[in-house]
Amino acid sequence: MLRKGMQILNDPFKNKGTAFTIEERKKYGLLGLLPSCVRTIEEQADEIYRLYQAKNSRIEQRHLLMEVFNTNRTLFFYLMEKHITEFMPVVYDPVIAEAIEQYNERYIKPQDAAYLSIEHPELIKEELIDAADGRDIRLIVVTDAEGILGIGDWGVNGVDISVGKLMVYTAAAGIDPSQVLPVSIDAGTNNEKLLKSSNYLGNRIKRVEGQEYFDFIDKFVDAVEGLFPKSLLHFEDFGRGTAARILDKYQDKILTFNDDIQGTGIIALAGVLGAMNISKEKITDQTFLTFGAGTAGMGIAKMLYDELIRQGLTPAEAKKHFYLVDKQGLLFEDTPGLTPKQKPFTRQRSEFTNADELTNLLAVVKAVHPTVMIGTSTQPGSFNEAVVKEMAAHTPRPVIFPLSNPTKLAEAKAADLLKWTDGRALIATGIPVKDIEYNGTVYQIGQANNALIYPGVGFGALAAEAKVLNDNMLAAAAHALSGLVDPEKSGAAVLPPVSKLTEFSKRVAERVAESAIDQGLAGDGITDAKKAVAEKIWKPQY
Ligand SMILES: NC(=O)c1ccc[n+]([C@@H]2O[C@H](COP(=O)([O-])OP(=O)(O)OC[C@H]3O[C@@H](n4cnc5c(N)ncnc54)[C@H](O)[C@@H]3O)[C@@H](O)[C@H]2O)c1
Ligand SMILES: O=C(O)C[C@H](O)C(=O)O
Ligand SMILES: [Mn+2]
Repeated sequence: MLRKGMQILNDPFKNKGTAFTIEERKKYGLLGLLPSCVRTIEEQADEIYRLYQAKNSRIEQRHLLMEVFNTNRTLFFYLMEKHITEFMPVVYDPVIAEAIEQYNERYIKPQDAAYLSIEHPELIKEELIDAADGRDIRLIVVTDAEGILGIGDWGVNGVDISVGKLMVYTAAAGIDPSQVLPVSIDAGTNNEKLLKSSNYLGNRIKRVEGQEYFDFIDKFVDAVEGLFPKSLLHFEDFGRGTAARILDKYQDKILTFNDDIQGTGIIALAGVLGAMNISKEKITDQTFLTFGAGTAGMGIAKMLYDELIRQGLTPAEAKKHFYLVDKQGLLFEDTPGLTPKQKPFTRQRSEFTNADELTNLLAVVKAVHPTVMIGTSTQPGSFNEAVVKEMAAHTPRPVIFPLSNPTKLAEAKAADLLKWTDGRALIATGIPVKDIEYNGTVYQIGQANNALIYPGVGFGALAAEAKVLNDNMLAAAAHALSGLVDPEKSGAAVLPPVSKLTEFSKRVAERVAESAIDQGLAGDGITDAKKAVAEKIWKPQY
């Protein structure tokens, strides 16, 4: 057993470090355990920020911030609130991708996550109980790491994405960090590098698939529902063959959310609505091309499709606005290897005189003249000059969203898109991009990353104690971001900036909670969305 004082210093949810007052030091058995100087949180934050600035790489900066996170959550989130725009890319995407790739080589602490092994379904409940350690868990982010961002299968290393997504939940929306639980499902890995690595920390087996895998997921969901019945279960970075199937099974039964399908869908729709505000065009007049019709691509197509229906189109009319391009080229009814989500959005060969030639992006762009082109393909540079110029030749304000993460996988760079379109492109990227000056105008580039929306969505659902998270609530979230950017300003972004993340996450949360209340899906006695949200916001103060 740790001494009483050490116990509190080692508990990141309670620790204040040098900020413990003399009174507290007496009370908690901390006398003599700390240097005599008592600091304010402000002073502690200034010291850490100085150290942060002295680091000479972003990954080193991340390690420093993770050390603070591991020892003192309040201080970490105090810092994060102060430096949100600067810290987001360091604690989250893109630097998180590097951290995941190096996790086994740099492992020091388990970061209060729950590690579940596919080889021990009988232990799931105990493992969750041990990891939660008596805390009142309200939010779980679970990953099996089959499809981490666009960098593939990272086995147990992927736990960092669960931790990172939860950090953003607290920083953006104010979820109490002691009420969250990151979960890693270790179902093996097909990453040969990890399987061969002497310091890999997960199960050194090929990924378990099929019935055994889905049975494990069912057991996990049951355990979560039994242990933490008031929680939201957020799925992150599952594979193309499992993510949608799990969501379909549970979305009407429990409070659950798939970020890559739904979060990405909402932020892409919000970005397209933002672009329409600037171009003064109608969303119902657009032709959408989704390049990379996987988990995220199909989530986006579905959200855009639902919006066209809400705006008055019939299902048959709405479907005509979509073209999906994947590895096979344009997806037709008879294309081999279609996923269940792709099938309803496929085209017929008879619509084209050259259907057999539509096997690459440029040929498809030439044939269909998209006005909105969204990339979730993991193919860097695929929105090249020829493709973009061809698209821009047929529409005054081409809407182009290269969304693949991290930076090295983006379909295009924002600066190139502006150059190739003479500044006409309306752009959003997956990773953050600094302002770009082109021909005398300063362009702000919106970040269409689900991080800009899922914190508000999840927090709103939790604040309302919603029973499920349904399409109406997701649509409310997408529309909540409109009106935050001045569309008349030249170079305006299609989405609000990360510097306003806290503000607009609150707004998103209120709209989502309101939608739950209006639909009769909120908890007993919850009738005022604003009040419900305000009451639950956690602040980083001692
Ligand atoms: N910005 C965001 O918020 C956000 C959210 C989710 C995913 N993403 C990014 O989107 C990318 C895809 O993620 P996912 O979860 O959908 O993965 P996924 O594996 O489910 O989908 C990727 C799709 O791209 C297709 N693809 C691969 N090579 C291709 C090629 N040469 N041409 C056309 N299509 C090709 C695959 O067949 C697959 O259908 C990742 O880079 C991820 O980081 C971004
Ligand atoms: O994690 C991100 O940056 C966004 C998204 O969930 C992704 O998988 O790329
Ligand atoms: Mn993801």
